[in-house]
Amino acid sequence: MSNALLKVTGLKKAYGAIQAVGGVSFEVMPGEIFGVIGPNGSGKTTMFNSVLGQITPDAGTIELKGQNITGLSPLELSRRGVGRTFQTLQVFGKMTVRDNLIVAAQEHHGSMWSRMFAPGDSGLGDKADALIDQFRIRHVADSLAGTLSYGQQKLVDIAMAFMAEPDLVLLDEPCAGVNPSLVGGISSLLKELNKTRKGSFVVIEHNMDFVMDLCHRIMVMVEGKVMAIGTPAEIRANKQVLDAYLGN
Ligand SMILES: Nc1ncnc2c1ncn2[C@@H]1O[C@H](COP(=O)(O)OP(=O)(O)OP(=O)(O)O)[C@@H](O)[C@H]1O
Repeated sequence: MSNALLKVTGLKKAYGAIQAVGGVSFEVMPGEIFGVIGPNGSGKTTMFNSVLGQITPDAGTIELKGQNITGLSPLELSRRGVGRTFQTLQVFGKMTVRDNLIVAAQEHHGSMWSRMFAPGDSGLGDKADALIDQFRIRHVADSLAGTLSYGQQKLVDIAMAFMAEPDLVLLDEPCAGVNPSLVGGISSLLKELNKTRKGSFVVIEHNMDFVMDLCHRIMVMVEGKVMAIGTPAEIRANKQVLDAYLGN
């Protein structure tokens, strides 16, 4: 049996005549940062959303620590330790940064009734403060999230995914729209979370410098299929990948 954290086998999803994902298989190992790259429309987001229970795949299985999780709802997946960030920000602009973090984790804490009678911050304040410090956003912790720069809101968005103490986080374009001066900061932060919280990540990203520097292994998708999986050095040297994608 494989000791993979995430194992995706034969995943397929079509939209009418478009085969968005056409039989994708890969494994993510515990503690691994796994990148997913490929041209626009190559099926990365569809693959992500299938793994995350947001859409139902036509075929294939998804296993987490050896257990079949295919078709589970996003909430059930988050309870099992799978978190995500989206291409677009999910922060509540009219709530403080700290409250955004607390609300992000509340869904994972018991039933509606136990949450209603729990303390105001459901005992999650300490956890939020630890992440606020780790993400170096203490100076804006009490500011309304909507007043922050886009890059800072992106940090809050990523921190929210970590409130549930996930084993695996899927990040959809964490650098999209972020000022280049902040990109290095996001990379260092993810490396730090990978070390200190033993977080495993799957990262979709178009910023090649970021992916090559951050990821242990990278999967290249082209037209819904896996073209290659390898270390950044292997991917950079792969002629087929250079011709289809990186060389452009
Ligand atoms: N809801 C949908 N309805 C119809 N077609 C869709 C839908 N979602 C995706 N597609 C199509 O499926 C294919 C794969 O799209 P997908 O968004 O997964 O690619 P991607 O690699 O994530 O692209 P990008 O890098 O631009 O985000 C594309 O041809 C897209 O137009």
